Formats: sequence, structure tokens, C-alpha cells
Amino acid sequence: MAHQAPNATILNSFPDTDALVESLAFFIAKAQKDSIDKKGRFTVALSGGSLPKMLRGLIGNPSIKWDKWQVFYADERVVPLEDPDSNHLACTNLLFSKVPIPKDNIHVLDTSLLDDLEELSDAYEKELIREFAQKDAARFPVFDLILLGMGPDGHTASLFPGHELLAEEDRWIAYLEDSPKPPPKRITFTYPVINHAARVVFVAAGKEKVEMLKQVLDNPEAGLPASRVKPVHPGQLYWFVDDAASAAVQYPRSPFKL
Ligand SMILES: O=C1O[C@H](COP(=O)(O)O)[C@@H](O)[C@H](O)[C@H]1O
Repeated sequence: MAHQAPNATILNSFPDTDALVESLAFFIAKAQKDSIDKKGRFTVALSGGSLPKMLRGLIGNPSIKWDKWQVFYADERVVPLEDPDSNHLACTNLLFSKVPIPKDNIHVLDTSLLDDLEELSDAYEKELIREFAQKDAARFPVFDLILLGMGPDGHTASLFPGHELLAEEDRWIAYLEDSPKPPPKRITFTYPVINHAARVVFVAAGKEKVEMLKQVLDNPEAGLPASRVKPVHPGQLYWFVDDAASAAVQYPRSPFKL
């Protein structure tokens, strides 16, 4: 059967970060409701960097059913969970410590394996298999939502420009020891996992992102890591950005209604 063309990317741009945060929380709450209505749970993957603080609109939101969330990390730095570089620590400080999510619903690295990246990434892949096998039976897991950031070099998750992991087609979780951004050791979702999600949302704010956002949206042929995120049909790709980040972008904005 022929593959269907990917859905067109939806670009939502907001006048400021507060408006972005509010609309993002509304969007996530709706995605959560649709997923729980269909399957009784919500599978979501988070990133580190600037993303966790953009999730503050979820704190105190009565429509969020935290006990139905199953949270994974789209990438994680290979450091102890309490290390300042840990994406889990950032998400805990900025979100999880402020909401009633059961600890067991947050899937973290097995920190007994930090010295063996092969085993560590295999173990995280098995954690995904336990969550997704049978339920969303497919060659790759189908997350309800993957939330990504975009670095100043166009990287996303821990997929960096020119890195051999951009070509990974089989593994769900890969590892690298040569990340150009510290810390060097990381694990990351691969493109097949990201691109099989039902919804992938990039979040980017601030004028520091303006040049790279233009490159990624207006010149996707350049093949920067963020431009390679293309969910397979019926998955949908969204960008939630502020006007400072999208100031130079030609790609058409979509109206977003709360
Ligand atoms: O190193 C990382 O960087 C990216 C982008 O970070 P940002 O601060 O520019 O938003 C992040 O999405 C990823 O999770 C993280 O490990």
C-alpha cells in the first residue's frame, strides 16, 4: 500500500510566552482527553532544555488526569537523576514536584547502568516495549504526544546536525557519547519513534531562535535535525512558538482558538 503524504505542519505563533504557555496547556489537555477517552491513558514524551518551564500552564489545571499519564523522556543526559544536567531533574523541579503525578508513571533512566550506554539504552527501550507492546501493537510505539525543543544548531532531542544517529532506522532508543552540547553522553528517541507519534509538538520561544526557526520551517531541504521530524500519516506536527521566534518565518501561521 502506498504511504500517504504527511499532514502539513501547523505553525501557531503567540504574541508572548504567557499566551504560548496558556495555549499549549489547552492543547495538551485536549490531546490528553482524546487519548484517555479512546484508550484510558495518555502516553507523552518530554524534552529538557527550555521546554519544562513552558509546561507551567498544566500546574493546578483541574482537567489534567495525572494518574493517567505515562511519561517518558525524548532524550536524557546520562547523569544521575539529581544532577543539574538531568532532563528529569528539570521536569521534576518545574512540573512534577508541583502536580499529583504518581512516581511510577514517570519512566526514568536505570541509574544502575550509567557506565554502560548500550545496556542503558537497551533497558530504556525495554521500558517502552513494556508500555507499548500489545496496546499500540506496531513496529514502533505510537505516543499520543511528543514534546520537543529545538537547539540553536537545529538539534532536537539528542539528534545533532551531521551525526550518524540521524540515519538510525531500527532502534527505538539510541545512545551517543559525542554530543557537541555537554554533557557528551546521552540517550535519545530515534526518528522512527518520533515520527510514529500521533502528535509531535515543537516549542520554541525567544529571539535567539529566530534564525534557526526560519531555516527549519522555510528551508526544510537543508535537512537540519528539527526539519527531519515528519510524522507519518495520520500523525500531525505542530509548532508552538512566540512572535519573537517566528518574526522572520515565511511559513504560514495557523489561527489557534482556545
Ligand atoms: O540538550 C538539549 O537541548 C534541546 C534543546 O534545548 P533548548 O534549551 O534550546 O530548548 C532539548 O530539547 C533537549 O531535550 C536537551 O537534551
